[in-house]
Amino acid sequence: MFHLFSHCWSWLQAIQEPIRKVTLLVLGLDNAGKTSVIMDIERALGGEVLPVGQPGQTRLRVDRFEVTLVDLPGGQRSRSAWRSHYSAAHGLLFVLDSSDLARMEEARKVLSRVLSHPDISGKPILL
Ligand SMILES: Nc1nc2c(ncn2[C@@H]2O[C@H](COP(=O)(O)OP(=O)(O)OP(=O)(O)O)[C@@H](O)[C@H]2O)c(=O)[nH]1
Ligand SMILES: [Mg+2]
Repeated sequence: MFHLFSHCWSWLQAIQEPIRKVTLLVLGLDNAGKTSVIMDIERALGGEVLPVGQPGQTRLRVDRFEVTLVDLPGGQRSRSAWRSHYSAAHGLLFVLDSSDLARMEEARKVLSRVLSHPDISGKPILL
């Protein structure tokens, strides 16, 4: 009986927790597959996709989190705009095309530059 009350109490506490907003940047070279990965996530989590916010953003409800995925274009000229999103981000998804060996060094340099930025330092990254 104690366990039942204890579980109920934990559950009640959980549903009273506020929804936490999390912003994840989706970065990587042009043609790496960023937009495709986001579309795959949307397909896999169809029921959790929320109405679209701004262009290039996907909003998902995952447990007690409202997750915004920000799809940033990866072309060379677009990369300088990435840093304006760093401070608002809680984490990064860096998409790497593992079959594109010719661009592996370029991807390494780009990732290294991203990780050296002070607004990214210490934040979680999924490669
Ligand atoms: N074979 C294969 N092709 C893929 C895969 N993922 C993406 N593509 C193709 O690669 C191309 C580029 O994919 P995108 O998802 O548009 O790449 P992106 O990283 O968003 O590119 P930018 O928006 O230009 O920075 C598209 O033609 C996709 O169909 C994959 O897993 N396998
Ligand atoms: Mg794209």
